[in-house]
This record gives sequence, C-alpha cells and structure tokens, in this order.
Amino acid sequence: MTTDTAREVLLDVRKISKSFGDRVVLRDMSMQVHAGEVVAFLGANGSGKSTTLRAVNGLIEADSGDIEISGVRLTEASGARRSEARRSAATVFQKIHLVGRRTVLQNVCAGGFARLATLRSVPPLFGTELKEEAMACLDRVGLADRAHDRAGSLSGGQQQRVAIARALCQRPRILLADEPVSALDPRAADDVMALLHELAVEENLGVAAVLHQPHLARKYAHRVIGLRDGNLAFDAPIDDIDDAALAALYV
Ligand SMILES: Nc1ncnc2c1ncn2[C@@H]1O[C@H](COP(=O)(O)OP(=O)(O)OP(=O)(O)O)[C@@H](O)[C@H]1O
Repeated sequence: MTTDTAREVLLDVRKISKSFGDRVVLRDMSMQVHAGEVVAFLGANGSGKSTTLRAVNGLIEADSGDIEISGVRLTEASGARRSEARRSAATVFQKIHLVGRRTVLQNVCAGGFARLATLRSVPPLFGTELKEEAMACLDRVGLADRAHDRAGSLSGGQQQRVAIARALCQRPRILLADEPVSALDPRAADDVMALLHELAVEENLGVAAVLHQPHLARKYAHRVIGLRDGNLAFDAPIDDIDDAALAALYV
C-alpha cells in the first residue's frame, strides 16, 4: 500500500522527548499522520510507542518538542482551542473500558458527551440527536443491531468495535489506537484492523495504531514507524520495509 504524502497533515509530532526520572524513554521523536492513512507503530516492549501516543492524547506531557493536532500547535494554544484540538484525536485502548452493565448505545453516546460538554448551552434536542448520531456510529462499525444489548454481553472483538464507535461519536479527525487488537483472537484482530483501515480510507481519518503484530501492519498500514529504545528506527511506506527490518526491531 502506498501513501499520498500530499494529503493533509492531521498530526505533526516534532522532536518530542520524555524522561521518567533518570530514564530517557523518548528522544527527539518526530512523526506525522496524514488524512486517509493508517500508520502502524512497531517496536519491542518499552521502546516508547505508548509514550508517544500518550503525549499526543494528553495523558502525559512531553518534556520538550512540539505537537500539532488538526493544525493547532499545542504549545501555542490554550483553553477551548487546545481542548478542541486534543478532542479531534480520539483514543482506543487495548483495555476497552466499556461500562458493561450499560447498553451498547449508552456507551457510544458517552463519546459525544466530551464534545457537548464544551458547548456553552446544551442544545435542547441533544439527547435525541446524540442517540441518532451514536446509532450512525454503531452502524458504521456494523453493530447497529446490538444497540440495546448490554455492552458486557458482547465478545471482545465486538466490544472493541463499540469502543471505536464511541471514539467516532467524538467526531475525531484522528484515531489513536494503543494496541487495539492485543487482547483479541486472530480473526477479531483482523476484523478490527480492517475496520480501522476502512475508516481511514473512506472517512479520511488519520489512524495511528500501536501494534505487536507486524503481519497486521503489513496488511493494513500504509506507513510504518519503527521505534527502538526511544529512538526512531525508521518511518517509511510499509512496502519499502522488508520483513528483516521489521524483525530487527525485536532483537
Ligand atoms: N508513568 C511512567 N513512569 C515511569 N516509567 C514509565 C511510565 N510510562 C512508561 N514508562 C517507561 O517508559 C518506557 C517506554 O514505555 P512505553 O509504554 O512507551 O513502551 P511501549 O513501546 O509502548 O511498550 P509495550 O509494548 O510494552 O507497551 C518503558 O520502559 C516504561 O517502563
């Protein structure tokens, strides 16, 4: 798969570094995610993949460097503009965090709450509109028929698709997926990666996915970023990286 680098840059990470105590875990990490592409992050345990995504979604602050999300430089923005930029990048985690006793639809609606919470006054029909939007998001991931089931009654793969629908209800431009398929069986993993690929290509989202499965990167990513000990090892179209280079990340 090739990527069109003329596409809009949705995420621009410039030379971010991060240490925990004396331990430097990211050094001058730079990378971009464009609209319409899936970027896979590969690397051994502890190489800094999640730290990179966490610096983007605001779970941690980088010590230095700069991050631009949807055209907003976080170091220069504050208040609502900064929150809005952050919210344009929605995160999907390995641990799915649905409220199991609530319905699938209620869980997906939760993705819209963060967005609505920033409005000065809540539109009067927001409940109905939000539910309609959540249903559309569920339909997008192929689970509209499970809307009124308890979330906890779904399989792991289905729950991850619900989590993706919840992220979509946030109306993101970028999906950050931190090991989205690590807890899933091979078939469910394939389905979830196929869905992420489809969302990138058909909805023009940028997808950055941390993966531990090089074969899924080969099948579904347009570009691959390899990390080794907090350093960028490579950043290239997947077709330019051979299997030996992928395997070398893990030795
Ligand atoms: N909050 C923290 N406090 C201290 N050290 C941390 C913290 N978060 C991450 N680290 C350390 O930073 C390094 C990079 O962690 P990170 O989670 O980014 O790696 P990773 O490539 O995502 O690994 P994995 O594949 O195991 O999830 C690891 O050595 C980890 O122990």
